[in-house]
Amino acid sequence: MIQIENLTKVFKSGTDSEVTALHNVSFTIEDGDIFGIIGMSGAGKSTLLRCLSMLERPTSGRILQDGVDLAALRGRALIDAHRRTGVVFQGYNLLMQKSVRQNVAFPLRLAGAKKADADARVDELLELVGLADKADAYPAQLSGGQRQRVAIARALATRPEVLLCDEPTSALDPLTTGQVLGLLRSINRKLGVTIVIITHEISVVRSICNKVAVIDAAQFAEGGRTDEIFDRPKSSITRLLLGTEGGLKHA
Ligand SMILES: Nc1ncnc2c1ncn2[C@@H]1O[C@H](COP(=O)(O)OP(=O)(O)OP(=O)(O)O)[C@@H](O)[C@H]1O
Repeated sequence: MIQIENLTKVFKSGTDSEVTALHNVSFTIEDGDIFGIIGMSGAGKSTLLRCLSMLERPTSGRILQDGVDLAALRGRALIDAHRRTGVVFQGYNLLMQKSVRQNVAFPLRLAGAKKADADARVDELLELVGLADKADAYPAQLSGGQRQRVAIARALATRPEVLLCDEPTSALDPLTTGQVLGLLRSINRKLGVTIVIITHEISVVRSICNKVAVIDAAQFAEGGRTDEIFDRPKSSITRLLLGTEGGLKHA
């Protein structure tokens, strides 16, 4: 379980200018959820994901993973926490000079895995994401959807309990989007991995997220079960986002 408690993140740029990217945000992600975090551009979604992945430190407030405050971790405990949380970045962040196999093996080699063990794990992961035949290809030779699958395989390499995905389908066509979302759903079901998806697309949340948190201008607007929130939206921002469904994606 991940408890986000009064999370605030302020970025200081220069001496007297600051941006509050998140203000007093609180909600809980349960084990096994496919949890959507939705909001307009600039709402603070990526900042939230960066705090969840320990790439940013909260200015105040806490993120508790199974009761442990992530900001308080040091040394071995911090490394373990990173291992337990996989991240799929927007734009995939693949190493372009390395093959698919080397990309997926990268976190395993960093963790000190032996080559034979890493190879076996990579084979298993490429099988899982349907890219067994692309092990020796380079990212430039792959489609967007295939690159996204490599990024997902790499994020799963260390057997994380939580997979954080930043806009996993925003660069993909509708058919490929459906395939990537299907893969995420099967990872959640087969491996029991909790999945957190950052998106600005209502259709993504509707199609796979059982729960949702709506973020508006750095604040938590509303959250809960996706069907309930979308059937009876309380906040004007949720109504606005629902109004964009199916039409304005490329506007
Ligand atoms: N490193 C930073 N330094 C200063 N300001 C930042 C930094 N990162 C984010 N911000 C600001 O914080 C606010 C929230 O940004 P964030 O990227 O979290 O939004 P977002 O909801 O993910 O937007 P998008 O959907 O466009 O990616 C914005 O005003 C942004 O300019």
